[in-house]
Amino acid sequence: MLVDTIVQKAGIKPTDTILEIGPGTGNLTKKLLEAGKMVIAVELDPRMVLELQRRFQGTPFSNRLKVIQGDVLKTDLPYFDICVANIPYQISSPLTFKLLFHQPAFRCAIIMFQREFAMRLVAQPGDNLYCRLSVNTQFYARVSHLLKVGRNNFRPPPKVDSSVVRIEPRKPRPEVNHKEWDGFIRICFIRKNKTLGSIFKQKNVLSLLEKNYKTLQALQDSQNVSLSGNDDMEIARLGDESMEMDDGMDDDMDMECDEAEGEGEVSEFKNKVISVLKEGKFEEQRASKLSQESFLTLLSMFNKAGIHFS
Ligand SMILES: C[S@@+](CC[C@H](N)C(=O)[O-])C[C@H]1O[C@@H](n2cnc3c(N)ncnc32)[C@H](O)[C@@H]1O
Repeated sequence: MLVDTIVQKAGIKPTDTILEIGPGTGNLTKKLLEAGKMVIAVELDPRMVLELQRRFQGTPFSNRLKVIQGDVLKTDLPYFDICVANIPYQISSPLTFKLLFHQPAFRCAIIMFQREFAMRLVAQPGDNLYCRLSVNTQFYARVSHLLKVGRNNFRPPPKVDSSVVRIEPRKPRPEVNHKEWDGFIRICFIRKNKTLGSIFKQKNVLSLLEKNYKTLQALQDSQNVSLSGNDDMEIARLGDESMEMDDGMDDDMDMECDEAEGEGEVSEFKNKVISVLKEGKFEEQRASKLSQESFLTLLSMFNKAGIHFS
């Protein structure tokens, strides 16, 4: 029943190649093959791989099934049109971002997630679960909640409910420097219910931004390097790990909240930051209620003022 719904919701076309992640013993694989599709199945467990191969060997389907044994996170994925996945929930976030950055972009992915993760993916400004994960995912893809799957659909029932979500990568992909965007969103969501004014007055935030500002200024002064070519520069980001491995659910990060007060250059830089926020009327706004367009506007205003996040 669930398998049929997934096949139906995927909007599969006759010539589509399907990437199936975590096929297990192949119940969905069988449906897809019966429907005439090319299926590439990526499965971690060698016993499941053997079982899959045995199940379809010598059948008319075998030439349309390619099984790759390995960890989907570490596998170079081949071309596919549609992805279907029922995966262990601990890889939800890295898999989502791996798919979002996959090239060439596929048409859509139908994935079962833990309910709360799914609701974060689709949360809108003002929703309780709206977080960095929502903003980042929706920036790169259209995301919709397709159906709820209660824990009692499984034997034995797991501890959590699930949901099936549809992810359609935006085409073309937004032309924003990803590290810059992620660094900026990270700061805005340090405390998603605090005003941006108070977040951007924090000492640690200001000193990080000022460090970037000075690095970029020095490079521009001495080498006349354009900002777009700064990929190799050693500039700082908050919590400098890759977003691909980070679920973006860590709103209200535990950070020092001291406001910067000092004299001289720090307060001069602070004024620069605050004047950008004031000019865009962002000082009293909160990340928890800001739309993607507003985030983009603010980022572009900061960049115009020479303030960068990556
Ligand atoms: C929740 S089971 C789903 C099985 C099957 N799709 C079903 O619906 O009955 C998850 C499957 O993903 C596989 N798996 C777990 N981690 C994986 C990874 N990193 N890469 C590829 N497959 C993985 C497991 O071996 C298992 O077969």
